[in-house]
Amino acid sequence: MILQDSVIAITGGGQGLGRAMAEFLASKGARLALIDLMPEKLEEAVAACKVAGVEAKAYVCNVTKEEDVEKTFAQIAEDFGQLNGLVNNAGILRDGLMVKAKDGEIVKRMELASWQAVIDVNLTGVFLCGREAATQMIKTNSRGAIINISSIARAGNMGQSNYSAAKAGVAALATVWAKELARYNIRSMAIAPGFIETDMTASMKQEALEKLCAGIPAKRMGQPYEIAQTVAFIFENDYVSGRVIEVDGAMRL
Ligand SMILES: NC(=O)C1=CN([C@@H]2O[C@H](COP(=O)(O)OP(=O)(O)OC[C@H]3O[C@@H](n4cnc5c(N)ncnc54)[C@H](O)[C@@H]3O)[C@@H](O)[C@H]2O)C=CC1
Ligand SMILES: CC(C)c1ccc(C(=O)O)c(O)c1O
Repeated sequence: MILQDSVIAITGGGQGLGRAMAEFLASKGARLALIDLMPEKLEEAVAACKVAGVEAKAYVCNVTKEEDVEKTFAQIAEDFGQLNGLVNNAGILRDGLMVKAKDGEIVKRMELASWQAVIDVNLTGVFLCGREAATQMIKTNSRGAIINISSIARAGNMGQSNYSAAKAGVAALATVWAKELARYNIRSMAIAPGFIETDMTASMKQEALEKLCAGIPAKRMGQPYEIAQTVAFIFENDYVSGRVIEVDGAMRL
């Protein structure tokens, strides 16, 4: 697929990895539909994409709400007349051990609300956006790809029952959709990043960061543009589908 003039939707496009992807795809001439909960962040991201001379539009939408997602993708198709790709990137963390025993007392450390919040955004949100993107791609006869952002945590990370389950789920969905959607010329892939340098890691103490990087064979965190490059590679290579690309500096949990 040629990115120049293609229309790509990115959830969680207002900041972090989503914004880095948006700016990188804009530099390759793609037209962007950025989806997020935060209107101000969205406007900043849209303005940054427009600097590259491409069309970009903001869509305030909660990816967990079916009606909201349906309206958003219908609007994107109406605004752009086509849809060639989706990056299912919006995600949240609510970490905690499942249970902890201390002084003879067993405490449930991960409450159902934390489990459900992460499943709602990181798994159900990916399903809803994937379904609506596919619907509009088929309706507008647009070939392209759907990319789910997973994580190395999909292998099972301590303190992340909710997050690991969701990230394993979205990796599996990429394979399901690759098989179901190939007949419509739609591919599907997942990317599993390791630790990537973001505002969150920038606020960590130097000592904690050094300890973290010491455990990564590459001895550094990944950069947001390295995930963005992988996104562009997937869109541009028409024979990659149904697999997970790990971008983690060789780190294993
Ligand atoms: N930063 C890292 O080291 C890694 C990140 N990831 C994944 O990459 C993705 C992006 O991560 P970051 O950029 O670090 O996160 P971030 O927290 O900086 O950005 C996430 C964006 O998603 C949006 N969002 C959250 N809930 C939403 C909802 N219900 N509806 C619409 N938008 C919503 C937020 O407003 C925010 O703009 C996530 O899926 C995350 O799990 C995976 C592995 C490592
Ligand atoms: C456990 C993995 C590498 C990880 C680390 C940090 C974040 C984040 O800040 O959002 C993640 O989403 C992760 O998957």
